[in-house]
Amino acid sequence: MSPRLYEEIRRKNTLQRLTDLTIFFLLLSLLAYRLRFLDNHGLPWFLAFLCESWFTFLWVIIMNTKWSPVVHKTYPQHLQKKMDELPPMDMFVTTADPVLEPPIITVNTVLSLLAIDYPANKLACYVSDDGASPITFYSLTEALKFAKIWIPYCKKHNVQVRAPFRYFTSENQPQSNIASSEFLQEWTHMKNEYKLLVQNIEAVERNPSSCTYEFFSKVEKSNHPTIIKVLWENKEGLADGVPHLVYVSREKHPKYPHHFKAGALNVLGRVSGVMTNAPVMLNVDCDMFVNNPQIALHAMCFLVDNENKERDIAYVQCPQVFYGGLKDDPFGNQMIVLQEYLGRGMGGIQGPFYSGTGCFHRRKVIYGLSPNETTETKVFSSSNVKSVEELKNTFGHSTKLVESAVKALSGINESSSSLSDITSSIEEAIQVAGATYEFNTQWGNKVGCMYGSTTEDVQTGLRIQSKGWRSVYSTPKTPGFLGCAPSSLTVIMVQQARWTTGLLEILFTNNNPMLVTIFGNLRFRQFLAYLYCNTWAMRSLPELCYNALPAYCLLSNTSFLPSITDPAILIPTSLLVIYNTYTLSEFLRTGLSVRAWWNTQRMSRIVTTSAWLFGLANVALKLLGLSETVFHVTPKDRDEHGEGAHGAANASRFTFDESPVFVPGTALVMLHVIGLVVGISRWVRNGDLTAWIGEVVCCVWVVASFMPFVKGLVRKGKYGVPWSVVGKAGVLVGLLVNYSYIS
Ligand SMILES: O=c1ccn([C@@H]2O[C@H](COP(=O)(O)OP(=O)(O)O[C@H]3O[C@H](CO)[C@@H](O)[C@H](O)[C@H]3O)[C@@H](O)[C@H]2O)c(=O)[nH]1
Ligand SMILES: [Mn+2]
Repeated sequence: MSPRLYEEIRRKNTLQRLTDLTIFFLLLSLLAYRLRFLDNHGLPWFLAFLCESWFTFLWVIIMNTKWSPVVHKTYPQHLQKKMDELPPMDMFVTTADPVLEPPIITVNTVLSLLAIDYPANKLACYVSDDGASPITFYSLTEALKFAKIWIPYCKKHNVQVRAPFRYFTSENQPQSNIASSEFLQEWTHMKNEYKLLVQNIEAVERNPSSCTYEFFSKVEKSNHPTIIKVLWENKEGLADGVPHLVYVSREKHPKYPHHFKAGALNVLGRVSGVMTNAPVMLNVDCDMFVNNPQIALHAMCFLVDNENKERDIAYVQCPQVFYGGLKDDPFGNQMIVLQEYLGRGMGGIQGPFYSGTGCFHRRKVIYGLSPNETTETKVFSSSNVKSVEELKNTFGHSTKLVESAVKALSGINESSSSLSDITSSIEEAIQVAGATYEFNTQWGNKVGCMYGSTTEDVQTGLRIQSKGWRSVYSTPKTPGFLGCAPSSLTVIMVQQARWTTGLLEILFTNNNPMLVTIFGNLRFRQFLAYLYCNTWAMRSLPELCYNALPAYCLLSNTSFLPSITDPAILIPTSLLVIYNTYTLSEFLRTGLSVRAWWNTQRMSRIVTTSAWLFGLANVALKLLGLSETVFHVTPKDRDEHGEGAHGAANASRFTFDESPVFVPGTALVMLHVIGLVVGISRWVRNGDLTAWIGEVVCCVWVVASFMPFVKGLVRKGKYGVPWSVVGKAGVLVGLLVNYSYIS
C-alpha cells in the first residue's frame, strides 16, 4: 500500500451536539409559550416572537453546520514517494491602491511567495496592480533584486517566516551566544539590505515624480492601457533559482466595468494561462504573507492524489489567520472560533467556503469543469474545429488562450514542466488583459471568478461546490498564511458592510444556493451552511428590534418577558445561561480568554445592528436600481516593526466618525439609558419591580454590550461620537420615546 498523503479525522462532539439540541429545545419551548399567550400581550410580545422565530431558524442552520466536524492531517513527506515531479503552480497577488495598501506590504507578500519550499522552476508569481502605480512597480523591481539574495538565504538557513518585515522583528533577533558568527554576519547583511529596500521604497513614496517610467506617463488609475512587464524570467529553469515574476496592470476604461478584485483575478487567470498555464493556482491578498514555507506541499497532498475520492477536491483553503492581533481581540474580528467550529463543521459536509486568499485552486475547475466530467469523458482536441469555436465563446477570441484552456481542461500539463519562454507571450497577454476582452464570453459567469457580488470569493466557491466539488481546509500546525485584520472600528464597519452586502447579493444571482441545491449538486446541508452567511445582512433587523425591546418595554410600561413570578421565566433564563456558557466554552477550548469571548459577543451585537444594516440597505438600493455596490478597499497599516496592531498606542480604543453607520448604536444606548431612568423611577414610585426585572436585566446587558458607544458619548476627538451622529440618533430616540412613553 502506498503511503497516505492525508487523513480525514472525524472530531467527536457529543457534548456539543447535546447542548445544541438543548438550546434548540428551549427555543422551541419559548416560541410555543409565546404563541400560547399571544392574545394576552401587546406588540412587544409579538415582536419578540418574530425575532425569536428568526433566531431559532438561525440556530437550526448553525447546529446543522457544526454537527459533523472533520479535521485533515497532511503528510507532505510522502509526496516524493507518490510522484516524481510536483505540478507547476501560478501564484497571484492582488493590490489595488499604493496608499491604502503600502507597497512594502505587497513586497513582503511577494518575497514570501517567491521563497517558498517548492521547485522554483515550477513557480510563477503574477502581481495584479489595480492602482496602476509606478511606485508599486518600482517597489517590485527593487524587491526582485533583494529576492536574489533573500531566497538563497532563506533556503540555506531554513528560515521559517520568509516575509522579511516579520523575520526582522525585535523578538526574532538571533542570540549571539547560540548562533555561529558566520550566520550572524549573513543575518546582519540581510537585515541591512532589507533596510535599504525599505528606504528606497519610502524615498519614492515621498517623491513619486522620481519614478520616471515611460510606460507610466499619462497613466491614470481608472483610465489606462494594459501594462504587463516580465520582471524576471527563470530562463534556465533552475529549481533553486528565482521564480518568474510578472507585473500586470490590466486595462481600465471609465466606460467599462472592471469588477474589482474578481475582474483582477480573471485577468491574472488569463495572463498566466497564455504564459505558464499551471494546473494549480494560488491566490493571496497583498497583505497575506506566507507563514509556513511548506504550505504548498501541504496543499498538494490534497490536489495530486488521483487515486480515489481526493479527485473531487476542487480547492484547498487555508483559514484566514491574523498576526499581531490586539490583546483579547477588542474588535472581535480575528474569526478564530468561527473558523474552528463553523469552518471545520463545513469540512464534514462539502467543505469550507472559498475565502478569497490563501486558496489553492485547480485551473480546470476555475475553467468550469465538473467532477464527473473527468478528463477522459470531456474530449477536447484542438483539431476539433467545432469545439474550438465553442471554447472561443467561453474563453474569448485569443487562440493562444483557448489552446491553453484545452490543455488545462484535459490535464495535459498536469505534471509536465510549464516552462516556456514567457516573454514571447507578452503580446497575447496584453490582449487578454484588455478591458473589453470579456465581452460576450463566459468570464465572471461560467468561468473564472464570479461577478455580481462584492464577496466574489464566497460566490465563486459556491459555484464550484454547486457542481458537486468538495473543498478542504489546510491547517498544518504552523498556519499557511498570516494577514492583517483591520484594527479600527471605522474601517471594520466599512468592511463588514461590504461583506454583508456581497453575501446577500449572492441570493439575488442565478447562483442562489437554493437554486443550485435544487437544480445543481450542492448538498442540502451545505445549502444551509451558505444560508448562514448569506443572510447576515438580514439578521440586522431582528437584532435591532430585539436589542430595542427592553428599553421600549420600560418606556411603555409593557413587557416582552414573562414576569419573574411566572415559572416560564426559566426558559429565557436558562437560554441566556446555557447559550453564554456554551459560546464561552468554545473560546476557552480554542485557547482564548474570557475577555476575548465577551469582546466578540459585544462586537457581534454592535456590528449586526449597524454595519450589517447598511449591508441590507446597499442591497435594497441596488435592487431598486438606485445605486451600484462598490468594493471599498480596506486600508492596511504600514506596520514598520512587523508587530501588527500591537505596536500602536491606544490601538484597542474605539474610534468614530461622522458615518451614519454609528447612528443605530448611539441611538440604542441613548434609548436604554432613558429606559432605565424611566423604569427605575417607576419602580421608586410603585415600589414593585417584579414585573420588569427581566427587562431591566436585559437593558443593562444591552448597555454593557454597547459600552464602547457609552464611552464614545463622553469622549472627545476621534474617540468620541461626533455631534452630527448624536443629533441624528437623538431625533430617532425622541420619536420613539414620544411614541412609546407611558408614565
Ligand atoms: O478593485 C479591487 C479591489 C480590491 N482588490 C484586492 O482585493 C484584496 C482584498 O481586499 P481588501 O480590501 O483587503 O478586503 P478584505 O475585506 O480584507 O478581504 C476579504 O474579503 C474579500 C471579499 O470581500 C476577499 O476577496 C478577500 O480575499 C478577503 O480577505 C486586496 O488584495 C485588494 O488589493 C483588487 O485587486 N481590486
Ligand atoms: Mn484584507
